[in-house]
Formats: sequence, structure tokens, C-alpha cells
Amino acid sequence: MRIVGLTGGIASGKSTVSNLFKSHDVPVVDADLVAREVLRKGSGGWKKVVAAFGEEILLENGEVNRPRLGQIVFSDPDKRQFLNRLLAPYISRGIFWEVLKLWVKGYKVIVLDVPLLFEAKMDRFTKPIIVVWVDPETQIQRLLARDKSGEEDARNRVNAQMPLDVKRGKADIVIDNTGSFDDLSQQFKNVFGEVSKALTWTEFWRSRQGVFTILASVTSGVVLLIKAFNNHTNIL
Ligand SMILES: CC(C)(COP(=O)(O)OP(=O)(O)OC[C@H]1O[C@@H](n2cnc3c(N)ncnc32)[C@H](O)[C@@H]1O)[C@@H](O)C(=O)NCCC(=O)NCCS
Ligand SMILES: Nc1ncnc2c1ncn2[C@@H]1O[C@H](COP(=O)(O)OP(=O)(O)OP(=O)(O)O)[C@@H](O)[C@H]1O
Repeated sequence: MRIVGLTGGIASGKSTVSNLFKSHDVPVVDADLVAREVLRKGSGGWKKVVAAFGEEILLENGEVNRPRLGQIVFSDPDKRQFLNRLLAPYISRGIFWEVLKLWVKGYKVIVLDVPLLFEAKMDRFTKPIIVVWVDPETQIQRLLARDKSGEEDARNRVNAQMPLDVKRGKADIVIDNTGSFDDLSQQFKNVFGEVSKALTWTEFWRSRQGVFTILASVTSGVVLLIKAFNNHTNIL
């Protein structure tokens, strides 16, 4: 199995590239969606965040007011680090389960779309690492056009992340998304060909996917044993 890392900056085009992978039947685990789940009302992450940031970050229905929490953490690096530390274990666990489910289903290639792949040190588990790059001005313009949240908020969000040029330096494959959608599709064709090749054994172990495979095998073995035990005791 190959776990491909897909990262970049906010609004650099990760979801657009994810959609191209999905249209080629390659499943994508989206860290932003996992992060949303771990903040759902009543979940472990929600309880920690409410205890730390207070009930003023909640909507009337008890869900987290995401724009409000966003304003707080994207304008204050300490609070953002604090939130990251609170949620990181829940997000990593959520991603692990999503990958495990796809591994059990027998998928040979899985893409992890994680905006903070390097910051969260998840790059260790992925090979190759694809960085979707755009120049800073295009990034801001696309972010403003998409989120309509104002220039200050947009710049705060961009500045909250590792600079895209640094991420580009850490990539195995760079997709330059400064051009048109057609341009992106053309680059994607080459990337897809590269990603579909099998990993060599050295790449497999160096990227720690061997560790994941062992962990996944043990976990699914334990789950099967628990199920068998439950069935057995029900019969008794
Ligand atoms: C602060 C929150 C509530 C704001 O929610 P909002 O709906 O406005 O934004 P959304 O979640 O859609 O994120 C949009 C983009 O912001 C960037 N981003 C999100 N969290 C962070 C962060 N902690 N640091 C830097 N960039 C971030 C990512 O590029 C992401 O794609 C939310 O982003 C959040 O819970 N962040 C912490 C969890 C996290 O680290 N998520 C990233 C997954 S790796
Ligand atoms: N090549 C392109 N030309 C024009 N617009 C583009 C191009 N690629 C992406 N976009 C647009 O830019 C915006 C950001 O793209 P996308 O949502 O894919 O970024 P993202 O990296 O997933 O963002 P986030 O980190 O916030 O999840 C979207 O509105 C998308 O339609």
C-alpha cells in the first residue's frame, strides 16, 4: 500500500487536486473533515475546547462557532498552538482510523490531504509528498474570492502556516497551481502516473509505511478477535 501525502498552503488548491484523485478512484482522507468531526458538539475535542476557550465560542445550538474560534486563533499564535495541541491527538487518531478502514477495504493507494502535514510531522508516514504551490498573491486572491472573510483575516491565515516556499523545498513532487485549471489537470496526469507506481522496499520502510502496516494488521487482528469473542459469549 502507498500512503501519499498531499499538502500546501491555505487555498493553494489541495482540495482541487484531491478531487482529481477521487475522479481516478483514489480515496482521499481529508484532515479538515476529520478536524471538523473532532469538534462536533459533545465529542472529546469539543469538551476540551469549550473548557479551554469558554462557552463564548459556542453557537446557540451548542456547536462551535467556527468563524469566531478562527478569528481568535488566527490572530494569536499562542492560542493557535494551544488549540493545535488540544486537538492533535484526536485528529491523528481520526486519520489513523480512516486510513485503517481504507486499508482493510484493500485500497492500494490512499491520499492524505493534510494542510499541516509538515507542521504536525505526519510527513514521516507518507511517500511521495506532493506540495501544491502557488505564488503568495494568487493565494491571497483565491482565498479572498472563496472565503470572503476580509483581507486581514486572509493574511492572518496565510501567516499562520509554514511558508509555501519552505514546504516546496520539502516536497518529492511540486504541483505549480499558479496557472489555469487546465494547466493543473495536465500536471496531474504526470503526478498520477508517478503515484501509481509501486514503492520500493527502501522507500516503504523509510517513509514508515511499514510501521503503519504492522500497526494496522495488529489493530484489525485485535478487532476481529474482540468480535469473535463477543459472538462466542453471546452464544453462551
Ligand atoms: C479554527 C477553526 C475552528 C476555523 O474553522 P474554519 O471553518 O474557519 O476553517 P477550516 O477548518 O475550514 O480550515 C481552513 C484552512 O485553514 C487552515 N488551518 C486550519 N487550522 C489551522 C491551524 N491550526 N494552523 C494553521 N492553519 C490552519 C488549513 O489550511 C485549512 O484548510 C478550524 O480551522 C480548526 O479547528 N483548526 C484546528 C484544527 C486543525 O489543526 N485543522 C487542520 C487539520 S491538519
Ligand atoms: N488553477 C486554478 N485556477 C483558478 N482557481 C483555482 C485554481 N485552483 C484552485 N482554484 C480555486 O481556488 C480556491 C482554493 O482552492 P482549494 O479549495 O482547492 O484550496 P485548498 O488548498 O484545498 O484550501 P484549504 O486549505 O482552505 O482547504 C477554490 O475556490 C478553487 O476553486
